[in-house]
Amino acid sequence: MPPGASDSTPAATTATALAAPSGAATTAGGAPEPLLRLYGISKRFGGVQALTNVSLEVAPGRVQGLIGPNGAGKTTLFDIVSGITPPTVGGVQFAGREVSGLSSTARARLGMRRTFQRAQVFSWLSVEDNVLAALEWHGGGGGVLADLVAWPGRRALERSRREKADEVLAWCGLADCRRAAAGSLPLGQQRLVELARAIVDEPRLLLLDEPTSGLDHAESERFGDLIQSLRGKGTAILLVEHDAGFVMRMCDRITVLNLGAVLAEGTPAQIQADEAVRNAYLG
Ligand SMILES: Nc1ncnc2c1ncn2[C@@H]1O[C@H](COP(=O)(O)OP(=O)(O)OP(=O)(O)O)[C@@H](O)[C@H]1O
Repeated sequence: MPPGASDSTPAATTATALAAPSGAATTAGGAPEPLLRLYGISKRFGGVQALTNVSLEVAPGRVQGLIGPNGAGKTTLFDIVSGITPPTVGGVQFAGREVSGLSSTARARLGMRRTFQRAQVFSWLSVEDNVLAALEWHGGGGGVLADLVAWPGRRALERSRREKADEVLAWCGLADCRRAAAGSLPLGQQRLVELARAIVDEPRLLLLDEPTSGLDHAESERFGDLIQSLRGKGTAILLVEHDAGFVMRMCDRITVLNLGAVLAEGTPAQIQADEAVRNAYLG
């Protein structure tokens, strides 16, 4: 279904919204240094050219939209950023280092997190355990013996995990359903559980793949508020979304993909005014 263009004022075009977050490294021109840089990415699946020479950057405290018609290559690009699939040509830099050869897990440890088009939660686990599981890989070391002796350090680690989980559950409005099995919740709350899992470790970069898909207006607005709060904390966000109005409100800049190539890049106002984008996508 073709998305409708928004007539709302793009939040990102205001001077306040475009100010660099405090403490962020900036370029000589005052713009924040990019945290994520994709350069010259092409991807071929057999006879299908999914992406051709795509480059984009996302800075800390910025929301970069990635939009385009079905099949434009958005999910493929997400898969390349998160290390699920390698590019045929080109590469990914994160926090100033080349990460093209790193696994998804290694990239996650550097501070990348991702949500999926179809919300992915551990459906049989409680909401709280879903979030705690996302912190599990920090581990305590020492195995069963250490658990039995319950070293003070281990107790402190466990306490800090629970505090972080409590904080993020409250922040995402999930405190009241923390004991419910995640899979028993409506889709809107499952998406919040997925978000809570993704942000509990305070990632530097968040990749959101169609976060409002299947949500009603109030749920989308609430999700949007959370995105803006994360942005305010300095998180870099790459947002794939079919709801054009939502994208225009959320993003500082937008990259438009069409047939695997960059059709346009600019502020929401520039993208809305771009004739080629209107013809190919916004209608
Ligand atoms: N594993 C694969 N094998 C073969 N072709 C693929 C594979 N993954 C994606 N493609 C093709 O690559 C192109 C880009 O697909 P992709 O899913 O990245 O687009 P998209 O913009 O995310 O689409 P949508 O908005 O529908 O999710 C499409 O032509 C798709 O059929």
